[in-house]
Amino acid sequence: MSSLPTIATVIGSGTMGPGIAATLARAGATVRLYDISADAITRAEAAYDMVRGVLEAVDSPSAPGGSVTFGTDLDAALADTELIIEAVPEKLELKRSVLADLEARIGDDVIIATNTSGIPISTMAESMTVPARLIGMHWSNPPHLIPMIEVIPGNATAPEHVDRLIEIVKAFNYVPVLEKEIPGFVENRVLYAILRECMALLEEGIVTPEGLDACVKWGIGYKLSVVGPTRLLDMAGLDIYQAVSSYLNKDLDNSTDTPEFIKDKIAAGQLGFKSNGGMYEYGEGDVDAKRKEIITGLIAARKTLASIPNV
Ligand SMILES: NC(=O)c1ccc[n+]([C@@H]2O[C@H](COP(=O)([O-])OP(=O)(O)OC[C@H]3O[C@@H](n4cnc5c(N)ncnc54)[C@H](O)[C@@H]3O)[C@@H](O)[C@H]2O)c1
Ligand SMILES: Cc1ncc(CO)c(C(=O)O)c1O
Repeated sequence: MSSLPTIATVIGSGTMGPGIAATLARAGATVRLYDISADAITRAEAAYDMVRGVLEAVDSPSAPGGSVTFGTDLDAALADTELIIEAVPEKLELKRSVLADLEARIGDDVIIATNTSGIPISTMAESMTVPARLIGMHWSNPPHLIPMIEVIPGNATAPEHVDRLIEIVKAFNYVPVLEKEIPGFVENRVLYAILRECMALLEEGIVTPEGLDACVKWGIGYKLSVVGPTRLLDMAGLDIYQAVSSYLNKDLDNSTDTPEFIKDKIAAGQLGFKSNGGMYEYGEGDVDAKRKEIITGLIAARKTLASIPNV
């Protein structure tokens, strides 16, 4: 018997919503994908078709009968739902407003899981009628391929909802990681520590962007995809870690703001794929080609990693 919710609702059908909905549906859930914008829903229907194609390449559905419907009628999206996943833009006041609107339309037993990238759950819950129902459920992009979800209770989250969400994540064959609340949560704190050092190395001209990507991808990226950082210390030797950290830690970048060269790029409208230029420049068709290469690579890596021992 699957412990997946029979009915789940995803609020926000942008970058993350369609992949989240598809992942739940592939495990047999009836998913309603809601957005305030009809245009966003139209885009989401196209995104969902693409995501389904990607998931077909990864593995077969883990349970029959799942489905995703799309709409801008909130009451219809919430009818009889057991789990709401909030995926609206990363703005605290907007999330608070959406939470209030949801709470006015649902029973006290319905869990709301927020996909926030790092806003403290306790902060978001402060304004809620039933703060016990809110829990962090941080998916990574692309959500239909990265099979790890951070589960972050706030200080008011009901323990039974923590247990239930972990059960749900396992029911669609993802890896739940239970964490204490900290700004940015675990994954983004590690990622942003890495990105801070990477940006400093670029800013100082120590390495080119291509060299940096090759170094991280084929060095620590490759190794950490198989051996986690804690196991890596045993592999390398804690004595080596002490010897190197004793002089290196003090020399690492400790900037507290976004690098100026990044701010300059943003000011010039260079945002990355979404503007055909950012850290790299992209000609006609290059972004679509690069996106396809990334998805193909993630599928191949996921299949390989799923086939080897969890060391
Ligand atoms: N993009 C990522 O890589 C990523 C990864 C993990 C987590 N997140 C987090 O997930 C959340 C969503 O991020 P995203 O990248 O999908 O955002 P997005 O901007 O791509 O999509 C947000 C969607 O929410 C809709 N929306 C706005 N106001 C709404 C409202 N009041 N009610 C319903 N829908 C509304 C918008 O129309 C849009 O379609 C954010 O908290 C973000 O930090 C993003
Ligand atoms: C740069 C960056 N920032 C935030 C997130 C998710 O919260 C991601 C991601 O890939 O999921 C990211 O790459």
